[in-house]
Amino acid sequence: MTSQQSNIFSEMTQEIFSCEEGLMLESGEHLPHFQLSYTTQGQLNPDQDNVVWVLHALTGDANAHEWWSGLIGEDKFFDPSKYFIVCANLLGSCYGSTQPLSINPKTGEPYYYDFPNLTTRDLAASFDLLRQYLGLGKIHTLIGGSLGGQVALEWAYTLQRRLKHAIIVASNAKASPWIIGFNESQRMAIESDSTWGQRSTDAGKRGLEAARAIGMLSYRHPQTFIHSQSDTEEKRDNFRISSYLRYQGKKLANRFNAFSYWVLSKAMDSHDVGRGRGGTVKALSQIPCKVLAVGVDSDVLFTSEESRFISRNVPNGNYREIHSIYGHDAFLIEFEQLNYILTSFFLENIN
Ligand SMILES: CC(=O)SCCNC(=O)CCNC(=O)[C@H](O)C(C)(C)COP(=O)(O)OP(=O)(O)OC[C@H]1O[C@@H](n2cnc3c(N)ncnc32)[C@H](O)[C@@H]1OP(=O)(O)O
Ligand SMILES: N[C@@H](CCO)C(=O)O
Repeated sequence: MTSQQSNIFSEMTQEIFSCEEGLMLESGEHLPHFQLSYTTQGQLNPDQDNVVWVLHALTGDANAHEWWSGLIGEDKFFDPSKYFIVCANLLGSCYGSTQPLSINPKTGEPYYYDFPNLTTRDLAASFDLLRQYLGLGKIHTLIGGSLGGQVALEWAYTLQRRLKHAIIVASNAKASPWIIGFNESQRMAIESDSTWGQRSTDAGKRGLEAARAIGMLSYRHPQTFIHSQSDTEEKRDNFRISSYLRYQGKKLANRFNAFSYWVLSKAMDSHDVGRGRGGTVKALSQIPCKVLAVGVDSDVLFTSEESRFISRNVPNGNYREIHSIYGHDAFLIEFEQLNYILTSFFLENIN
């Protein structure tokens, strides 16, 4: 392949999908109009059977080749010279898609607190409208971690035989009380901010910093911080972990907003692939594609048992495990293990 050809293949486009018809939400509310920002990389092949759709996590965006750089890109496992790679920013997120700071067409003002509650099923439905807009009749692989894995599983249920593989990383089929509890405590932190309730872009920003600090503890493991944030024995105050969490809080609050955080954490809580479908086990049994559930042995948020549960209850289930001190965020770090797991899964499932 010439360098010119490889440039064509690796060209990444940033696009906006504008959905005038809007979306009927699980709550019964109708979102009148919405947009999704998305990226594509690579080319759709003549058989249209090389689509890989990547779904991001809570604070992610549509640039999967950045935050999953170890898996996506030239000479990586999902190489745009082989695949047509799509990644869209979740509805409610602040990286180009319709979100609480977007203008409410009914009022001409930002939605703020009036933005509707979304479920993972709504998020999957919004992506399916983009799939249809792109004219993609089938998808080779869905891959997503954490919240992205929850939405991928919902979408695998509705895609049915349009989908060949679903790779669900550090995620679950139904939100546990433990996860909901962590999200509720983070929303309490946002609510404790005296600016929360104001109709302004930065409302709840300090509270979001505290929420992120709580979140970071759930995304890691005690060993993570023993390894990276231990102090000398003389220290009696101002510990490294304290400044790390405060730093991470400010880092997120400067790139995200409390409204999107609130909406997406509520979507995580809502997740149950079995709701209205006879329960979680029944719904999983009705997902026909090949499913690879990847757990992390040190994940205290989305436990490895929740990934095993998925693999045990879908008809074509496989389980693999990442061994890491990084806990839940290992899905964003342990690229060597992820590449090995993906390689062995696809070798065993060539057809
Ligand atoms: C828009 C998006 O794409 S986001 C998509 C979803 N991705 C994310 O949430 C972020 C993905 N990345 C991460 O979560 C992390 O960077 C990981 C998991 C990949 C790597 O974790 P770590 O190796 O611990 O790095 P982590 O980013 O947590 O911390 C390092 C940062 O903390 C700082 N830091 C480390 N220790 C301390 C401390 N004691 N006090 C203050 N700051 C500290 C470092 O200087 C570094 O700062 P920088 O980010 O400005 O370079
Ligand atoms: N740390 C990642 C994963 C959270 O589930 C994020 O902030 O999106």
